[in-house]
Amino acid sequence: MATRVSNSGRPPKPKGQKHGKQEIRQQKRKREQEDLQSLEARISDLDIKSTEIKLFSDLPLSQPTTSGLKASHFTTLTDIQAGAIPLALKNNDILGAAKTGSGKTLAFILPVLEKLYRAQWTEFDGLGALIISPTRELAVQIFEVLRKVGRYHAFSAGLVIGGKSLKEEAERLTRMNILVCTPGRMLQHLDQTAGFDADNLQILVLDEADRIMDMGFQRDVDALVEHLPKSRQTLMFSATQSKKVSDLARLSLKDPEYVSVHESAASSTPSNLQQHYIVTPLHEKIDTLYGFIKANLKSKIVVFLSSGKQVRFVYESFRHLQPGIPLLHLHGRQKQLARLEITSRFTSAKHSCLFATDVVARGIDFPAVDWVIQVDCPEDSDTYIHRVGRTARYQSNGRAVLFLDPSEEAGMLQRLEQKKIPIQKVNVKEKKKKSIQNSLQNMCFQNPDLKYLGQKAFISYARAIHLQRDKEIFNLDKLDLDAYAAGMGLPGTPQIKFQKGEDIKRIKNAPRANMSSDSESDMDLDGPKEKPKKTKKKDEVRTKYDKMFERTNQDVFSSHYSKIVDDQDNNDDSDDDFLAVKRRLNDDDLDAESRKAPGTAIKALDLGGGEAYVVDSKRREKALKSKKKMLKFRGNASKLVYDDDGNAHEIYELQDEDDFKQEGAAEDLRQKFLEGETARVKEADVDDKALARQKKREKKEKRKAAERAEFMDSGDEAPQLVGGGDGDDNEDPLALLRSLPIAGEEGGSGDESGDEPPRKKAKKWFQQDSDVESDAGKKSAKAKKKSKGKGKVFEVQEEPETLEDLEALATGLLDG
Ligand SMILES: Nc1ncnc2c1ncn2[C@@H]1O[C@H](COP(=O)(O)OP(=O)(O)OP(=O)(O)O)[C@@H](O)[C@H]1O
Repeated sequence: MATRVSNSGRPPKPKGQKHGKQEIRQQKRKREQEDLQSLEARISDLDIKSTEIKLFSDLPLSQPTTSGLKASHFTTLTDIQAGAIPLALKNNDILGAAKTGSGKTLAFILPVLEKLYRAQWTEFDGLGALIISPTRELAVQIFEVLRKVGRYHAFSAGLVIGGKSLKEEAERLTRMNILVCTPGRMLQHLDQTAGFDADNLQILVLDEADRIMDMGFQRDVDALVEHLPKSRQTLMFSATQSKKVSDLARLSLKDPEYVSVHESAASSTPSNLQQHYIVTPLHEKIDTLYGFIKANLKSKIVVFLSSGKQVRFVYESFRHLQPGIPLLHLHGRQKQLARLEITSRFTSAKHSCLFATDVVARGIDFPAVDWVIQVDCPEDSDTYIHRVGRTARYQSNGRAVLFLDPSEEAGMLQRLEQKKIPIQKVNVKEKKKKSIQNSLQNMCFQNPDLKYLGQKAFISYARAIHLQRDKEIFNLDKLDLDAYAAGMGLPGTPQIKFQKGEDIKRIKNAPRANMSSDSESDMDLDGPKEKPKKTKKKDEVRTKYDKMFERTNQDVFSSHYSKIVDDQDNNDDSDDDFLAVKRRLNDDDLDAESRKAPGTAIKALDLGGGEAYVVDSKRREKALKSKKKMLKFRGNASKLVYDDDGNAHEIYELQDEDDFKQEGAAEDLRQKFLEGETARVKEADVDDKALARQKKREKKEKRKAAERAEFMDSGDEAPQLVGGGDGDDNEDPLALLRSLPIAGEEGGSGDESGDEPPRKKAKKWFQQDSDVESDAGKKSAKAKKKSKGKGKVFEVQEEPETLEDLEALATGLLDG
């Protein structure tokens, strides 16, 4: 029998084989239909009140989800998962509230996967699920859990958090079934991206719902919901959730089920969390923090401060002091990739100290954090709960310390008591107290950029306190700001100007999002925001110091100086800033000021070389700034000659040859000149020697004084300054900065390098009141130390390293 050969050269497939494949496909589809029907039947039979549901295997879940859970080593349900998942599988809207670290993420990810699976969602159906998070970091984290647990599903999933051009993101969006996003960026796409809509959306999730629904995001959420179909399922989760009717109406939740697993519990914080507070005056806070870090070098610590500027100042100054633990810092103003990089570095670090704003207060799941330190008091008890929730997650132990100024103690304790938060007072051991004020002062003196950063940090702190609503806790008048500025190493207290009247009322009543210190929103920074226009003041006079600092602008921190000056200038124009540094005019400023004719717009323009030209019109000012036109003002060129001492002389100063000959024979004149000079040198030599002796004496005295001071200050760690550092006038003030690694980079000051020399065991840094009374405390301290570190959660999954890795995974994300 002859075999038919096709054009491709391959023998044609026998008819029976073709039919066989079709049959297999049909059988597979039939099996899937049967599986689906049995899944639906199991869901409708599911008793949501059953207390028997303890394991994921007790739930009616699809095969791909069950395999994903198994591969991620999840077997037992947490309370919130047991409460919320059955209800969500039955298509209910949910309002879920559970303590930090209790597993809320899985409680909404499983319903999302199951919803789309049961709807047999394909790539052609478009966007089926939208998960909204208030921060980028949290969105990335949710995305990773989705990637892990959903690995055997065939959905596509994407991350929409900005950081890429809208166009680039838009190209991929239309192919996604599940999106994890921040509200601002998502809204931008829904408004602007052609061909992308959410008309088919099946399920909407809001993680950290209370924060998303907070004033700052209300408008974005309202607008976002406008784009979504009404017939959808909605799940809202948070650690501290209110049941605000307005929020529910806004999201059109239909008879939502409230699932709260800590209402009946004794406290709203995890029971495996030990909570302490220390009363430390504002000006000693930095010292106390430094002492704490030095005593806990083998720990993983998150330190919360009130603003990005505070974070930067403490991070930069501690980095110079090299405490001996890798330091990291995170705040909302950093570039997105840097933020993600730092988050992942801290996640994988064994011992590290992360200085952060509230950008990481919510939801972020850093594994095995030993300590959460709140150096600046949180704005309310909810923020306190979220911050301490970065430790003691799931079943691991953790400890938290809150620093309180004496003026904040009573008010804050009352707020914590209302939330049944068990917190115990501890005192710093006298022996362990350290002052780094001298070192900070020294650093600020050596390094003006650090000083300006400190001044900005000081202002942002004062501003944050002033804007706090809870006046029973926060009262600027009760804080010793002069001492605080000195404690930060600043040469004086930056002057703060208060605006009075209507403006202050308006700012006080401003929503919380606008209130965040330094108008630095730590949350979603992607939304379309108008940049404040920088208006150059008409009659601005630039001093030589201004110019000097502009020149140093290439350096990392010099911009802070310009910002201080800018802020001050903007302050005059804008109603928004009601606190500002009033920079005192120095002599040069006054000099320049005095050139201004009173009551006119005339100003002095310094064009270098010490010459000042009066500017009385714009045209003249422009002409003066043009080099070419300046030649007109400079007159004709003249020739200069230089003598042996390097002094310049006009050419006509040189003597005529005939005049010279009249003075006598050249040889006689030379001899006379030599004798005169020899006598002068001898005289000068005696003076020089005396001067050299005096200098030597002075140097010796200076050195001795420094040694004495060091001896007196032996408890303090001297700053390790580059390039000598004994105040040499010729020293480059920026040398210190230039020699250091750029923020967040490896190496250098021992920050990020993992290889630390072995150290002695850190001694307990604080004492509880009971410790003072008996020695038994010492033993209990040892026991506590032993228990620390048990039951930590370690990630075993290989993590994608960059955003690109994540994006690459995103397109075919959930393919099996
Ligand atoms: N069923 C489970 N079994 C084991 N570990 C779990 C389970 N569910 C969650 N976890 C782990 O618990 C940790 C905390 O989970 P998750 O981040 O979801 O908490 P959360 O309630 O969202 O916290 P927060 O309120 O701070 O956002 C994670 O490391 C997660 O992997």
